[in-house]
Amino acid sequence: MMEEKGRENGVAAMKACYRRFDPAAYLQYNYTPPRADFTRKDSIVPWKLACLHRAFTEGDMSGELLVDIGSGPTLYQVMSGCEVFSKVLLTDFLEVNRQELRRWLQDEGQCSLDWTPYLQHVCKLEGRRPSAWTEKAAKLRQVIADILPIDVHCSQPLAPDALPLAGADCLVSCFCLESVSPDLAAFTRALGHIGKLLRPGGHLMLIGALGESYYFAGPGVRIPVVPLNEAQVCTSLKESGYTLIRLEVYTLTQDMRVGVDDVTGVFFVKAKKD
Ligand SMILES: C[S@@+](CC[C@H](N)C(=O)[O-])C[C@H]1O[C@@H](n2cnc3c(N)ncnc32)[C@H](O)[C@@H]1O
Ligand SMILES: O=S(=O)(c1ccc2c(c1)CN[C@@H](CF)C2)N1CCSCC1
Repeated sequence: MMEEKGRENGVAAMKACYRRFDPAAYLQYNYTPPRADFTRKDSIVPWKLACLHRAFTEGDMSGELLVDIGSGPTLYQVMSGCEVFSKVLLTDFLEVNRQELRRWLQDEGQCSLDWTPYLQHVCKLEGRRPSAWTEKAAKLRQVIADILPIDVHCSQPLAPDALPLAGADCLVSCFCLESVSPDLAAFTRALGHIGKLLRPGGHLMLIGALGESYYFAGPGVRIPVVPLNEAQVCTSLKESGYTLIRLEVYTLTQDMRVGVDDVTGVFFVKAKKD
């Protein structure tokens, strides 16, 4: 009983931190130069987009439904997957993030970030001319079927009727689980919860922070993060019923340590649900 109470308090404290999450600031801190610098080969953006492109296009994917867990206000994570899956669901805990995504989806303007450079870069990875970014944006708007509320700390993170009975064919989740969990045990439980949304044999693409203990999601909005290392990620995946296919790691260069967090590296995982 006491242990359960402790778990609930830890999760509740994390949820309280997210009440002040500022989507525009978050995008500014993480998705503009120097972190998002397409002119530099060693920048983290080309690395991450290349990991996603390769993982989605290496020929082992099947099915129709891709679900992005904890989308936040970002879209880069589904720019390759939208060419492989006919239906994409975006999800987030906060309405402010779901609103940001809806604004882009409805092409109403007033988006907090211009995703064009990301769309152009993914087109380049696909061997298309960068000007095809408008077609990719249209494709993305065509396949995104909904933007849903989610809570990865619930044993059933989505509404009961959100997915087909068989589950999703593929999940992607970036910088979510470690950023919303009070400790490693909660991170591992959340990994298990989202695994129940995935059909057996389905793929999980997981991107996350290594060695990060906090990040800022707005001026003075400091959010604690579970500091992870590669071994812990691999153990949590195994404990949650996944088989690791590939783990890649990017070590942030000094100039990318810009004070908005204390992340030291980023991991990319491709795994399969047992
Ligand atoms: C660090 S942001 C990651 C955003 C985006 N995926 C990216 O790649 O930058 C973490 C996201 O998790 C969401 N979140 C917070 N608590 C959550 C929960 N209990 N379940 C699911 N998502 C949650 C936040 O609203 C936020 O959008
Ligand atoms: O890897 S990033 O530098 C990045 C992107 C997002 C985040 C972090 C790092 C670290 N703190 C996380 C807090 F949850 C959020 N990157 C930013 C540019 S586009 C590719 C991803």
